[in-house]
Amino acid sequence: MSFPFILSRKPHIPLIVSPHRTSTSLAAQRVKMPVTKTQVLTPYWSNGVQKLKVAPSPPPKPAYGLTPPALDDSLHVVRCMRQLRSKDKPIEKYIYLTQLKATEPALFYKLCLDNMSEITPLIYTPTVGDACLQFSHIYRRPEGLYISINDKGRIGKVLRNWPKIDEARISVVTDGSRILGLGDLGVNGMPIAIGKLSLYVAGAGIRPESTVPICLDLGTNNKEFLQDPLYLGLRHERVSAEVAQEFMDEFMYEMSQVFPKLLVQFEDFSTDKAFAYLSAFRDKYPVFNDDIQGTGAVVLSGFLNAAKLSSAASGRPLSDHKILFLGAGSAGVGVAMQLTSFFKMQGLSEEEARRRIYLVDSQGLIFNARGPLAEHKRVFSRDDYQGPPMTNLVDILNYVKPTALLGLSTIKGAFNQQVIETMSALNPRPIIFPLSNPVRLSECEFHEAVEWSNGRVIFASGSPFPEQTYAGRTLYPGQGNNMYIFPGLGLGAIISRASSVTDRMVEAASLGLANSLTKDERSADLVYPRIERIREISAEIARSVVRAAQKDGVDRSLDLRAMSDEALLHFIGERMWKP
Ligand SMILES: NC(=O)C1=CN([C@@H]2O[C@H](COP(=O)(O)OP(=O)(O)OC[C@H]3O[C@@H](n4cnc5c(N)ncnc54)[C@H](OP(=O)(O)O)[C@@H]3O)[C@@H](O)[C@H]2O)C=CC1
Ligand SMILES: CC(=O)C(=O)O
Ligand SMILES: [Mg+2]
Repeated sequence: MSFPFILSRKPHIPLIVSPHRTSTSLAAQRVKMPVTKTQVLTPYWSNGVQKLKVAPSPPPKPAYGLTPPALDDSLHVVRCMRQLRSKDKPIEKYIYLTQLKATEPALFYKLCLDNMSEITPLIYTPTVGDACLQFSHIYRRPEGLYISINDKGRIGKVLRNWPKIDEARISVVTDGSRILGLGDLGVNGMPIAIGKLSLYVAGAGIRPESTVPICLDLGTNNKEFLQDPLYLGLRHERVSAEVAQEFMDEFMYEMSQVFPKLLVQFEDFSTDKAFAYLSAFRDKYPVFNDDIQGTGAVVLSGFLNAAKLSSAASGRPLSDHKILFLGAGSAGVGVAMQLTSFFKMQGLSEEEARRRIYLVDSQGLIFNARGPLAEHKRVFSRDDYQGPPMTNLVDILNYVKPTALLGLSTIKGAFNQQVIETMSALNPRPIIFPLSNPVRLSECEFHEAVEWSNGRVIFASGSPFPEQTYAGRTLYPGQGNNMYIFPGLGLGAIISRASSVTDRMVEAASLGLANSLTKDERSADLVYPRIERIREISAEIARSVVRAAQKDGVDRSLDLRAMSDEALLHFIGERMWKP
């Protein structure tokens, strides 16, 4: 196990072997491990046996005279923040941070942890959207693995070129076919995998060297990119669904052979592939789809808190909520599936739960009599509406009378003044979550929702918005983004060495997040905790996920079963890498 599972009395103190010793230390003799030069040995447990592992050496300090005399580490963090803030454009800041991560990863992550709310939008949404669009132009140096359709038949060989195979624990894999709401970006999707993995490190303390960003190049249908001489991917259209599926079969099999301890996060595959690959692989390998399951979990969590606020104002029972989705793709349907568990928690059957949910796609309200539907939409198709196609959102709102309106449509401005005023007329505290990314595709902005609802909205968006003052009160937008879920879900799956990621683990992550609000956060009407607490939250989520893995019998770190909840939380906190 690469996480240094230390069970000694002083678990945080590793054994340091003298820099001058070239013989074998006492500790090392026990496991017949020759030790040379400066090495840190960390005890860990594997299959009930205590072993020692050599921790990766920290990068050597430059020799005396190669740095200025008054260079002080703590002040250098301040210096870097000043350099960052001196840049005007977010994309310039992104490039600066990318460079810093490549040369001084510990400093980069220290900056992230100390300035979470300022840096997250730069390394993740919205700026990562621009980084993807411009990737072939701003590319500087390798970071991550590229596997292309030309590698079919020898994917294992390419994977073995990864320099840190033994360390690998988590991979974010995309084929670039639906990057945020920006469409098919081909190999330019790589920054999304890199950005998500930076959040694994910053948010959950996964070691940087345990992360493996992967971009699969199966062609692109992006005409602009295909004509761009600087485009970094294969210059042909996407291969057929059948060829892509065969490629994925080989890819996932080889991943399991080369990286036996790896958890895979599927990211930003277009909707048809997202559902197909999740169902093809989830029972065979430890894998989850962030857009379907991670988004489902984060929205369930925010909705649990939002529904309580809304019901407190309306007096409506929780089971009486009705949710309307604009957008029925991987994210919309993923969230709808997860939200059925909200209603089941209130005592409704599966069928009754589904009936509280309405979906709208580009053709309007989804109902049976409309005609043939894609498979993923069928489960929420209405059989109680027989009229003509209903395409106007305000008409649909007046027909459904929802308590909550969720946007996963990529349609900027779809929640216009009339839509928000209609929601506000139907509900004393309307729940409005424009969840599309990046900011420029958000269904509405926070200041609009506040203004048009007269400050009554309960709001969460996919990308961040600034707080607003209304009638002398400060109102805070929630960020309903899977970034709150995947770091803790991944950490829990890795620590428990889960052989698969079960529905119970995903739901446990969601409930762990919903329950992590502090008293202060609740009294400010927040539906998600403040991002500055991400590590604490990820630890709690991870603990819930480990317990769920144990209940489902998919855990392989069997020694964690006997730990009390308190000890498990402490254990998880101790495992987190700290810059
Ligand atoms: N906040 C978060 O954590 C997350 C946010 N997202 C965001 O969700 C968005 C959608 O992602 P995903 O589901 O994978 O994408 P898809 O492209 O699969 O889904 C988009 C959906 O919106 C529908 N749509 C498009 N135009 C309209 C319109 N004019 N009116 C009504 N519906 C319309 C589409 O209809 P049709 O089916 O008819 O084509 C489709 O159902 C993206 O912006 C993504 O960034 C995704 C994951 C996480
Ligand atoms: C957040 C995310 O995963 C998306 O927008 O696709
Ligand atoms: Mg995504």
